[in-house]
Amino acid sequence: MSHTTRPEEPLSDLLIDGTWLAGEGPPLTRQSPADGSIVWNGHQANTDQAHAAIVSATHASLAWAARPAADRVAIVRRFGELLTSRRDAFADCISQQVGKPAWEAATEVATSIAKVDVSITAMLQRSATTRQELAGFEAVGRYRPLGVMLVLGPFNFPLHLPGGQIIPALLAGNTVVFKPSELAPAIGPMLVQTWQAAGLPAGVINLLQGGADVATAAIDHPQTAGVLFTGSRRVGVAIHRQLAGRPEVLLALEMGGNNPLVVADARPVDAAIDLAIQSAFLSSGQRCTCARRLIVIDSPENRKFVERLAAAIPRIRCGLPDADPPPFCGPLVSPAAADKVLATQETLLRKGGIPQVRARRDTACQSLVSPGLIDMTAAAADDEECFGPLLQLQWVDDFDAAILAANATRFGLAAGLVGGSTEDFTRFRREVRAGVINWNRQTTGASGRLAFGGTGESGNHRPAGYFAADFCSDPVASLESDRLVPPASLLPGLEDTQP
Ligand SMILES: NC(=O)C1=CN([C@@H]2O[C@H](COP(=O)(O)OP(=O)(O)OC[C@H]3O[C@@H](n4cnc5c(N)ncnc54)[C@H](O)[C@@H]3O)[C@@H](O)[C@H]2O)C=CC1
Ligand SMILES: O=C(O)CCC(=O)N[C@@H](CCC(=O)O)C(=O)O
Repeated sequence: MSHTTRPEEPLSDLLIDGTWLAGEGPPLTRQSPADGSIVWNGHQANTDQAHAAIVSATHASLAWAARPAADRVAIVRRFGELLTSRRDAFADCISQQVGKPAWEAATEVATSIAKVDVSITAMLQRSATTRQELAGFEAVGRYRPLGVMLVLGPFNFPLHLPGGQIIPALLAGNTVVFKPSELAPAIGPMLVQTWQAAGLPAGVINLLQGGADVATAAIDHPQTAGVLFTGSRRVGVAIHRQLAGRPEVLLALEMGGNNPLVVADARPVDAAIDLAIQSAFLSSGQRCTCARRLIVIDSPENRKFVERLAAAIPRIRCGLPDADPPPFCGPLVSPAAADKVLATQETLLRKGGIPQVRARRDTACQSLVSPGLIDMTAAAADDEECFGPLLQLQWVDDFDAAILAANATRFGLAAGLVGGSTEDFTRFRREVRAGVINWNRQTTGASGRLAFGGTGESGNHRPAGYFAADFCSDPVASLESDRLVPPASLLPGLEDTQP
């Protein structure tokens, strides 16, 4: 049975104050990473339109914030129902825009639907009003929205990751301006149209299209109260610089990683191979949580594991998103992204890396690159995120060396330990610097029921996931009494102030 209900066609590129408009900036065209066909043809917003979106969200702010929380929850729940009824259309769109295999695009939609309940629970738990009786007063802690939240989405989870910020922002009573990645523009109209259909009033959600210029124009607007960014370290730093001197603007940066997967003991070997593949090559390596460095403690068993992993990697099925049988790895987001991965591989080899399995470009699809494994033990690796299916192997002598190697990064998003004792894992989670630290579990596929964010250069201490509720509202502390009571005694020096 198909779950598809196609939403009506969007009227145009942008949604500002409830009206669909054509973008008045440069053209924005998107080609399918699978076959180069045009999968979006429109225009970016210009600066005036970027500002108009913020102004529209500002005007809608007071009324939306004043609505009872139950109203906002009801609209969010309705959004979840509509997303469910449109799940196939959303999955098709994700797959078409970014090249995700059909099965994986469907899992992204399922996670996005699950985000609704998780976000409601998180808001109720993390932003609940608190009351304490003090002498003659009540101490009340309440939360209030910030105002206009600008959500800048990445390409790799074009629905789920912006959704993980938009839903908590709206629940808390903020209004939103959403700019999807320019590599996945078609998600934007589908998503905001679904919000409209769920009953969101005009101006509460607005849509911009475009890249850096549109984002910087919207960030610049004085009414922008928060910028919720998911993307690369380079761009996150640029936004941080742009906001220098505006500490009142909330900035949540969810950025990249150079994530270690440490193998202490790869037994059972089949499980360890599957865990390593799912850590490094899920989404063709295009997850911020993907393991980039496989740090293996030298032992005869672990040598067998690496041999078998190297034999398994070329057998990973790679192919076009809707191929039958389905591929594990689909195309990268663009031929340029594939170029970057292959160029990184060349750099690693020049630096002394020894290929165990070479990543190779598909002869028919320019964006499709098969996974690679390079032994960097005797080479000097750069501490850079390679956003694709390339895993760097490093042999170490013992657990101490493994922890040192794991921490040899300025990033700190995800880390994993395979095997080892409870004491080993206790030490690992205490000493390894990362925000997501797993044991005998792949580094990818973080739980939405936990905080999701990185330390070091992966973030700015504003984790998303379950904790996204925290950056969507400000606490307000009130000492309250419904009666004005004369003082029981006067402080020294005030004796003559009473009539
Ligand atoms: N920590 C996390 O939760 C996650 C991090 N990522 C990271 O995202 C990256 C991949 O996503 P991409 O879309 O390639 O990231 P990106 O940094 O290229 O773009 C992200 C967004 O920023 C916008 N942007 C580009 N230049 C800008 C500027 N100067 N000012 C403001 N906004 C600008 C883009 O248009 C896009 O909407 C990887 O580094 C990955 O690790 C991806 C998913 C999750
Ligand atoms: O917010 C959540 O629900 C949890 C975060 C999450 O879904 N993370 C995914 C994708 C993030 C990425 O790597 O791009 C994951 O851990 O695989």
